[in-house]
Amino acid sequence: MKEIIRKKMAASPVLRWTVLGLVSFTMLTGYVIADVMAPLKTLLEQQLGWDSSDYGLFTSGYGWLNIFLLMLIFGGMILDKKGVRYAGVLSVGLMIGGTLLKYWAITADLGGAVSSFSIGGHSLFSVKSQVLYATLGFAVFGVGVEMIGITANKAVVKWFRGRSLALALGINVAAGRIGTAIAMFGSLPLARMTGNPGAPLAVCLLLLCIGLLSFLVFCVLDRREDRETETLPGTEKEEEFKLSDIVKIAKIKAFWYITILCVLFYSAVFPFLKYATELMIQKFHVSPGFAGAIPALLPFGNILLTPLFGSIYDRRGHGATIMLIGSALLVCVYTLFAIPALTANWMAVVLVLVLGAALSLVPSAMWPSVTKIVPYRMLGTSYSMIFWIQNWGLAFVPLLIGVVLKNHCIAGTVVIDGVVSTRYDYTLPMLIFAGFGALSIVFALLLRREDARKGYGLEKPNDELQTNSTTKTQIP
Ligand SMILES: NCCCC[C@H](NC(=O)[C@@H](N)CC(=O)O)C(=O)O
Repeated sequence: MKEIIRKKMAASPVLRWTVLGLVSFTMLTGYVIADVMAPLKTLLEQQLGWDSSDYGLFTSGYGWLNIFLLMLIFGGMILDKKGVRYAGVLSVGLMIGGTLLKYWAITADLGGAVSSFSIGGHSLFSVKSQVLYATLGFAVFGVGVEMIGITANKAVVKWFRGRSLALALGINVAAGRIGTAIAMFGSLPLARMTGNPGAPLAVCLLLLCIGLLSFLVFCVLDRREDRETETLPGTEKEEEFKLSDIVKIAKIKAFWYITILCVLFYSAVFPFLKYATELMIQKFHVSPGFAGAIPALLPFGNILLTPLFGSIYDRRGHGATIMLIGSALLVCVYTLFAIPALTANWMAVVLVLVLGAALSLVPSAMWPSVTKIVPYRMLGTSYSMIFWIQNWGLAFVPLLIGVVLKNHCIAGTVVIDGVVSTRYDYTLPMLIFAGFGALSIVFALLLRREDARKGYGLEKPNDELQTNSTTKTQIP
């Protein structure tokens, strides 16, 4: 079966790359919406009367259902049980539903209504109804966008295994980064031009509908390919995903090493971005109008570098070593960020660019490496477990950094744009991020040792897998 799939797909490279384009475009449309409200914080406060805690609640909504109600894990199981087509359409449906609710909440006139929650007559908390509905919408969207992330991974693996897999997964990640860049640069100008904070969301909804169409075209191609494969002689029925497979995944040591490496690594990069603008202003004395542009360089570097490193992994191997180098770069970058005497603007730019290289190295090797550790039929659940644990880090590390800043890093006041603001010393937060990097190195080393013991082939070129299946995992 495995060989037949490979031969068929090898025969149609145009189809394979078309499939990658379709799935990646759908994911891109989701990733735009994930970040589209971030540049609008001030506008929401000015036009809708939100305050920072309203915005904080809204932003945190992204992870609620995924983390606390385990929706991400269920999403992964649905993906393994029902397949990429079903899971993909469901994901986009959830994204559209969630975004519609959010759009309605932001544009409807709710007359300043407040929703209160109480238990046994004791008031727990009150929140503006508009914020509550927008948050619920974002929570539903969060389930859909995380699910499309793992669905895209599995779809790409299905079509590309043994054929430039890491390059394809790298292009898929790059599509996500293009989505982030569009949101970062397009959202605020559009909202300002129209005078309506809901306008970027309306455009995104339209984009998402095109994303749905794109995914439906993928479904047609994927189904046709499945049917043709089924009719080939010697085709056996795929082994189905079982609930007990979760226990099997949990018993794989290398799976845990890669998961812990993932949460540590991503927790050291994405939460940093939430504070990076302020760091640029306060430590590197960049003007407030320009400060956001330096961290915004990060996704741009990734767009080129992630596919490039993926291609190196495909042709030359060294997957675990690539992750090790990416983790080591984190330590260098954050240690340099922590040094109080280094305050030159160019230094900040260089460090962000090196951070971008790290954020290209690790994902380019991490996502394809999972396919060498876990069998294909369990891949959706495995990715969802990794994403779930990663989401805990992404939700709570920014909080940790906020608490550390408030309690240990206040260093007087500073005047920014004529307003007296608290001055923070960012040394400790940067050392915390460097610590995450150091721990990532430990888990990358453990992963490399485990690979040497078990022979997963993480250091071998992915393209070799086409003819030389030395790993323990195979497409059923
Ligand atoms: N097919 C997508 C691969 C994952 C890309 C990865 N995204 C995540 O890990 C998300 N769970 C977290 C997020 O998007 O914030 C990435 O590198 O963006």
